Amino acid sequence: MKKEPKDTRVVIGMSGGVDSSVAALLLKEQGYDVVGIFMKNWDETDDLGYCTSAEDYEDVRRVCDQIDIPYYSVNFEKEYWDKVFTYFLDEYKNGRTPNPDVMCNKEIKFKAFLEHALKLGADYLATGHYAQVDFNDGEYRLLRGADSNKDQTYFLNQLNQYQLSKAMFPIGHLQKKDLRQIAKDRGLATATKKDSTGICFIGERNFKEFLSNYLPAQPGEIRSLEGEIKGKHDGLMYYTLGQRKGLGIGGAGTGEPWFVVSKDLEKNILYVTQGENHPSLYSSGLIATDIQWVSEKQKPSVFKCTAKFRYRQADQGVTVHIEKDNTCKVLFDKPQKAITPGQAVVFYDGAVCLGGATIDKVLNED
Ligand SMILES: Nc1ncnc2c1ncn2[C@@H]1O[C@H](COP(=O)(O)OP(=O)(O)OP(=O)(O)O)[C@@H](O)[C@H]1O
Repeated sequence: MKKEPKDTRVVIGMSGGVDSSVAALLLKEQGYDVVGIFMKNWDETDDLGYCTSAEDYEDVRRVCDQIDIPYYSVNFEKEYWDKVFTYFLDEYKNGRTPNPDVMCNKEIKFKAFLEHALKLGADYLATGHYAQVDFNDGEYRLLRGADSNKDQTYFLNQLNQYQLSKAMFPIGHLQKKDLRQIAKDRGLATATKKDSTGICFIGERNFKEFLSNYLPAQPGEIRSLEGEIKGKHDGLMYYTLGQRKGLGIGGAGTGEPWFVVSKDLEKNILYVTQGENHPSLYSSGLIATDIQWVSEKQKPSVFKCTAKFRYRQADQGVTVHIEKDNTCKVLFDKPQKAITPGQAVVFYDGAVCLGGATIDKVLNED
């Protein structure tokens, strides 16, 4: 039997941002037994004063006092280091571009943090993500947030049935501007706080400088696809496929800008090509590993759906071929630009997020 809200304990992950503040407020107004918890995932003493964790916790405290819910902080630095940061560095070491937010949701927020919440007697774990969950035909579904510009299902693509059965997304039905208005109307301390940007543990600081503290940089040559030396790179890990800025190569040739097209890890060469629509920047498909489907029902071995290869990209038509070993081949309806190994490919059927996988290889087949 379904419990009344007042008998239902919901732990809400409070980041000190406006989204989780309003999520907590809405849960409280719906009559739930709400507990706010702030996670500390990064050791600030390592840092040069960039991390805003202390200020964020102060905002959590102020909002929880305003809406009258208990709150406290928990430390997951070790788990975060082991599961997210180690993966992050390993991927860069391998010349790939990781997605720590996807890993954080899978291993920290909806694993370590969820377990912690359940130990505290929680029935559900809520977050301020722009996503929705429903129960349909015997299974939980992950649905896009109503605000298409803010939808965060891309980052939640690895959640399974169990995790979704415990998840609540109280702001998933809202538009961001309406959420801000609610926060202002209620005078929440975080109502006008700026949205956080970038990777959380890097924040506003210089990415190159940050990474160089952890991985030795190995400078090398930049070459055109024809093999001509075009310049020097500072270390392959600093460059992402499709990148234009920061190459330090002038126009020359056709006068058009240069773009990163591939990396040769063994020879430590960064390959570039000229012109933003150069065919070598495009691919016809990809191979992805570590597939996690939201539904546990058997999928056909070949099917059509849409996919995103990066956050906020418009949906693209694809055909998925499920292969052995949790791998799939994804063929694009139209060639796609700058597909990046290490990033997530996330699959959709209309508003429903079907799941996702990690891009492993880029294909160029006719
Ligand atoms: N340090 C944290 N402690 C607890 N929960 C967190 C923390 N960071 C993020 N979360 C949870 O994950 C959700 C999504 O995190 P994200 O970093 O994408 O924040 P956001 O979309 O900017 O939201 P917010 O405005 O709440 O910061 C947050 O709304 C919050 O519920």
